[in-house]
Amino acid sequence: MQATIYKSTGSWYVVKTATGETFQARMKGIFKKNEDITSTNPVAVGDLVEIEPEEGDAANAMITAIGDRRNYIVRSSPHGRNKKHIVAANMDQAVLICTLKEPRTSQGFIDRFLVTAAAYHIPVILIFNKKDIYREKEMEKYEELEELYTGIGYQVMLISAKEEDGIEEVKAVLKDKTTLMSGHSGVGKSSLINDLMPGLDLRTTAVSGWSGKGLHTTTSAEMYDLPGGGRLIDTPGVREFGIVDIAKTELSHYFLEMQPYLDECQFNNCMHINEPGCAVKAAVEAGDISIDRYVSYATILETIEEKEY
Ligand SMILES: Nc1nc2c(ncn2[C@@H]2O[C@H](COP(=O)(O)OP(=O)(O)OP(=O)(O)O)[C@@H](O)[C@H]2O)c(=O)[nH]1
Ligand SMILES: [Zn+2]
Repeated sequence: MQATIYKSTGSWYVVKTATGETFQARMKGIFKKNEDITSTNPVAVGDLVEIEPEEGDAANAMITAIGDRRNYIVRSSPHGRNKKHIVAANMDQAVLICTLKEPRTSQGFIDRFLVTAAAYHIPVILIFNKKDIYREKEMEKYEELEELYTGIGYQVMLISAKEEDGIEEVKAVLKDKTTLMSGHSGVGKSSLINDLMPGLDLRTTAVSGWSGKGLHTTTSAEMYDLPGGGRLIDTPGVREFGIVDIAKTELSHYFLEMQPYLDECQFNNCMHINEPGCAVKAAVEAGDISIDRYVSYATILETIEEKEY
């Protein structure tokens, strides 16, 4: 029967069928890995799998096949520079929780996330949390960022998880979708999840009872069914997703507001830095592309190593 991976702890997985049956599952034998990626984990949260319940053990099952992925997101693996760890698969959208205070999310961090998501064709909603502690300075910054990112085409929201302000709007955005949630430590992901799923008490459920060694599983992603329909993938401990498999000349495609200018550059392999006749730079100078976004672009560009083909 078919099931979805809800949690991965390495060698064991929690899977759920369409009818809501949950199993602890393990992989049968060695699977051929997905061919387009060299990953350290063959299956990730969100993957669709085929399972066979084990005879005489109602709670256990074997994973016998893995379905094709619609999309996936990776982080670089601690086990080697060129190895990737799949964080989650088959998402409809991602939310990035940001804060303008305690702690302050940098625009560079936001832009790196947006590039990664765009490269994987995942729409992003930016949720700014901790509205209750914003003063004039932070509100001005929020309005500036809201205008910038909505202008590019992203949805932007302002909430307070603590005061449960804006939670209904968040629920509406998440309804019936599979959403990856990310953000720096301390921005209030757990608080928001607890608002969305009262009674879950995230901290206690993060400790896995059955494996007996669940205390250190907080770095693995986990999926939750939302009461109003839809699913949420929490990615605790994943600070940043890898900008992988992006060529330098491709990066500007993932700065969505640069797209209309790309065909107008004099050189078709223009990297929009020093080239003459660059339409992107002209748009920055004309104020049509934000200078901050351009700085993010140039900064990320420097971190991309040119691959040898
Ligand atoms: N003032 C204010 N504080 C908040 C809000 N949301 C969360 N916090 C506080 O921010 C701190 C971090 O919140 P968490 O929900 O644990 O944040 P997290 O993103 O899950 O952090 P990690 O577990 O480290 O990944 C806690 O002290 C919360 O009480 C908010 O809307 N307003
Ligand atoms: Zn150019």
